[in-house]
Amino acid sequence: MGQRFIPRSTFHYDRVINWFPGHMAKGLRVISERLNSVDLVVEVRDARIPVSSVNPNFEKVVGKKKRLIVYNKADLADPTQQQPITRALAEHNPNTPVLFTSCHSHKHMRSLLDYAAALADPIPQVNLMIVGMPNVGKSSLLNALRHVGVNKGKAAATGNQPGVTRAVVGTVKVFEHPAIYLIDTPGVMIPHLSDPVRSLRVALTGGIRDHLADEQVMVDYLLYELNKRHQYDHYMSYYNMSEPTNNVNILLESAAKRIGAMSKGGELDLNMASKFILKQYRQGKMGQYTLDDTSPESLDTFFNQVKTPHLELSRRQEKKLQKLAQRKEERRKKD
Ligand SMILES: Nc1nc2c(ncn2[C@@H]2O[C@H](COP(=O)(O)OP(=O)(O)OP(=O)(O)O)[C@@H](O)[C@H]2O)c(=O)[nH]1
Repeated sequence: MGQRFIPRSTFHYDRVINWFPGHMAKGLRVISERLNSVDLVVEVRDARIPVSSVNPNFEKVVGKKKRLIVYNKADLADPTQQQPITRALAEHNPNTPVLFTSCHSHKHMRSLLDYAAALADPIPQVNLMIVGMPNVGKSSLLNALRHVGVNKGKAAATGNQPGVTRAVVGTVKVFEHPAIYLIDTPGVMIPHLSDPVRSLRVALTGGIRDHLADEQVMVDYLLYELNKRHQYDHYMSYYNMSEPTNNVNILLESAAKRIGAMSKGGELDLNMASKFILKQYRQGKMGQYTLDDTSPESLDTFFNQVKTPHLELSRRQEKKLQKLAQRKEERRKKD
């Protein structure tokens, strides 16, 4: 390497990627209607984005119900970040236990079943409802619990794109003694994500359909995150690069050459290269990372905010507030 490489210190992105199709609004309504027959809500979040995968709307809808928070896809996240998250949640939601899981772990599925089974005394049957943002692994969790609990095959469709489950499906038995039943529900996105980088994190981890977010921008953001952690070795060796880069085009061109991604005209196909890199990242082949800031101050600020209605503002209300703040600032400058 020639000169010492300096990673970018910030990532600029001002586009907000919003995705809230009709089936999500309906899903939220049906979740609320069926809550009465549920003993425990299993709220699934993505361990790679422990903050960005929190949907404040669930707080409103299932907040009063007995709840277990499951940070799934823990096999793809940085394990050292589990402790600060658990600590912050113990402070802000002291009555809500937290589990970190991977659907591929028999042991993790057992722990979840054990937790639910313990609720069976004094009730004879335990009804669980899985809720969460799109693509966090709700249907995979249902299938894995059923496999471990009653040794039966897939009951719910899963997919590597969000929005596979589009309606609340029937009840599925996942354990015999005591009887534990589970209801899967469609992933529900936040109607308006006001922080552009947060929306990019949700998209990068697969929570927003890829065609709605620009794939090359997602790779650029991933590159920024990797460089920030000085994790260049994997991409440099995998894509035959002699030095790290802050330039996403250099990474994409190297990747396109490495995988032979060419368009019909013989040019490097950077879109195909982007898709390939995103797939590698999402499969954990580029390492385990937690993308949200998990410093105690940041977690504290976030979990305090979730309790206030501010995060649930509509886009119109938010614009109005922004205008008011702008006017106030202009007046302040004039004075
Ligand atoms: N590595 C890893 N991948 C997982 C895990 N759980 C789910 N996945 C993958 O994540 C993708 C999404 O899983 P789904 O179960 O369809 O997610 P969902 O939350 O039901 O998605 P929606 O239909 O959008 O609500 C699939 O490709 C799964 O194989 C996990 O614990 N670890």
